Amino acid sequence: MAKANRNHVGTLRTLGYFYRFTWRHNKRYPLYLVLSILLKAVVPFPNIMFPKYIIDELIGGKSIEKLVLYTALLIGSNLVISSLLSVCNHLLQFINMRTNKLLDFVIINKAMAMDYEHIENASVLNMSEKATSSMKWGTWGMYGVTSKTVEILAGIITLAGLGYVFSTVEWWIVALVLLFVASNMYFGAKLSEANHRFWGKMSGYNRMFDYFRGILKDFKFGKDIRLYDASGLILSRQQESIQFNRKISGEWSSLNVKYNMLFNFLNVLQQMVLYGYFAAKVFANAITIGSFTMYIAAASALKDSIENVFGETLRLREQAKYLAEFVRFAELEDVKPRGQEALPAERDFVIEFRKVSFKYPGSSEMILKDFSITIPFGQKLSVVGMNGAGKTTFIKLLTRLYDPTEGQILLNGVDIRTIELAEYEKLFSVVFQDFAIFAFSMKENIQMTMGDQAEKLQEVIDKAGLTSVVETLDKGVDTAVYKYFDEDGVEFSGGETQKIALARSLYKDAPVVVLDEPTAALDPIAEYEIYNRFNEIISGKTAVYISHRLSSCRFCDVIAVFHQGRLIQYGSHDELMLEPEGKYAEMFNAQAQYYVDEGTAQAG
Ligand SMILES: Nc1ncnc2c1ncn2[C@@H]1O[C@H](COP(=O)(O)OP(=O)(O)OP(=O)(O)O)[C@@H](O)[C@H]1O
Repeated sequence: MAKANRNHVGTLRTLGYFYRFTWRHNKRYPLYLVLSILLKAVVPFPNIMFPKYIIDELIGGKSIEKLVLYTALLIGSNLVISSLLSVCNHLLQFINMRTNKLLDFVIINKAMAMDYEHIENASVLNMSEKATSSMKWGTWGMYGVTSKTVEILAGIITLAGLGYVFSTVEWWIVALVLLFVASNMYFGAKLSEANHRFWGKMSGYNRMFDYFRGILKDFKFGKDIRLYDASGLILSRQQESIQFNRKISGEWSSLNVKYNMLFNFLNVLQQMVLYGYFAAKVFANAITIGSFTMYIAAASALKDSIENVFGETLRLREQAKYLAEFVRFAELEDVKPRGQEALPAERDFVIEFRKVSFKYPGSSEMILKDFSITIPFGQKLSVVGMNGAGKTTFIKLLTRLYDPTEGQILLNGVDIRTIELAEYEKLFSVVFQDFAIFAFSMKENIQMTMGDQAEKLQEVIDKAGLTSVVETLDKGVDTAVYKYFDEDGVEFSGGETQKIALARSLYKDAPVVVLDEPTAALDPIAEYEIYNRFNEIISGKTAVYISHRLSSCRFCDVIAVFHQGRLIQYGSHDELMLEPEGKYAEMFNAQAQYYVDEGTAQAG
C-alpha cells in the first residue's frame, strides 16, 4: 500500500506547491500577479466617487467645467484601469496556460518514473485519476488558482478603501453586511464539502468508464469482444457506471439548486436593508442625493467585495482540496531505495539470490519462499515451473521492479538495493511476457532512446528474424506500428511484435538478457531459428530464460525448477532427468509424450 496514500495535504501546502511551481518556471509571475491585484482593487472606486460629484454638481453648482472634469475623470480612469488590467490578465493567462501544460508533464513523468509496485496498486491508480481530473476541475488548474488569488487579495484592498468611505456612517451597517456574508459563507462551506464528497465518489467509476472506453478504442480487444460476446459484459459494466453517475449527478444538482435558492433569498434581504437605511438618511437631510448614490454604490461594492473575498476564499479552498490530490500524487513517496553506489568495477557480474522470500504489497501470501540461487557470469539459466509458480515474479525481483520481502540479491557480493537503480537497470535487456509495443515506428520501437546506429539496428533485425518482414514494408523500419496515428501503419502479427520486442532487447546490448516466454507467439520455424542461433544471439552474455517448452531448456547450462514458490530442483537437463520422480522429468515427459502420441497417431 502506498505510504503517501493516506497523507493529508492542507490548503496552504497545496497552494504553496502551485505558486512555487509557477514561479520556478516564470520569474515574472509575482510581478504580474501584484499588478493585477492592485488594478483590480481600484476598479470600483471611480464608479463610486465620481457619480457623487457629478450628481451633486447637477443638483447644486451646475458648473459645466466641473461637470466636464468629473465626467472626464470618470471615463478616463475607467479606461486606463481596465486597459492595464486586461494587459496584465493576458500576461497572467499566458503564464497559467504554460504552467498547466508543465503540470500535465509532472503527472505523466510521475506515472512513468514512480515505483513499479504503485502501477499494480489500484488505490494509486485512483489517485492518479484524481490528480488528472483535479486539474480539469472548475477553472482549469493554475488559471483558477491565479484568478481566485487576484479576486481575494484585490477584494481585501478594496475593502480597506470602502472602510474609509464608510467611516462617516454608522458601523453597524457594515456589521450587518458582514453578518449576511458570514451566513453565505457558512452555507457555501457546507456546499463545498458536499461537492467534494460527490467528486470523491465519482472518481472510481470514472476510471472504470475510461477503462471500457479505452478498450473500445484499442484494436487488440476487437476480436475477443466479438468472439466471446464480451460486449454484453462491457455494456452492463458501463451501464452500471452510467446509472451510478446519473444517481450521483441527480443528488448533486438538487443539492446545488437548494443552496442557490437560499443564497438568492439572503441577497435580496440584504439589498432591502441597505436601500431602506440610506433612503431614511436622505429624508432626514443627513446626506445629499449624490452621497446616497455613493453609499448605495459603495454598499453594493462592499457586499460584492466581502462576498468575493469570502466566496473566492471558499472556492480557492475547494479547488485546493481537489488540487491536493495532484500534490499527493506528485509527492507520492517511492518506497524502493534508489541506491547510490556505482556498479561493481568487476564487469563479470555474478548475481546471487540469498535466502530470498517475497510477497506482493498488500498480500499476505509468500509468492517466493526462502530460495537461494547463484547465476555466474555468462551462464544460461532456464527457469521453469507450472503456471503461477513464481517465474515472472523471480524476474521482477532480479530486475528490481520489486525488492525481496526477506533475504538479499547480490551483484558481485553487493546488495543490489545499494546500487544506483538507473545504473542497475542498464544491466538488463528484458522481454516480458506482456511486452509493450508502442504506436511509434518500428525503428523507434527497437531503438527507443538508445541511440541511432543503423548497422546495429540491421544486425538485431536479422538476429530477431525480422529481415523478411522489413523487406515487405514500403517504408521499411520507418513503418508505423498500429494505425492510431498513421493510416499506413501496420498491425503486426503477434509473432512479429514479439520479434520487435526481442530486437529491442538485443539493441540494448546489456550484459544480462532476460527472456520471459520469448518464443510463445513464434511459428515453429521462427522458434527453431531463434533456438538454433540462441548462443549467437546471446553471445557471451548471461541469460535467464523462461519457457514452458521444456525441450528449449536443453541449450541452457542449468535449469531451476520452481513449484508453488519454492526452488525445488536445480541442475542441467541431463542431471534433472536422472531424477525420475522429480517435477522436471514429470513435466518434460508429459510434453514429450504428447509429441510421441501425436507421432504414433499419425503413423497409425
Ligand atoms: N501484482 C501482483 N499482486 C499480487 N499477486 C500477484 C501479482 N503478480 C502476480 N501475482 C501472483 O503471484 C503468483 C506468481 O505469479 P507469476 O506471474 O510469477 O507466475 P509464473 O510462474 O510466471 O506464471 P505463468 O507461467 O503463468 O506465467 C501468481 O499466483 C499470481 O497471481
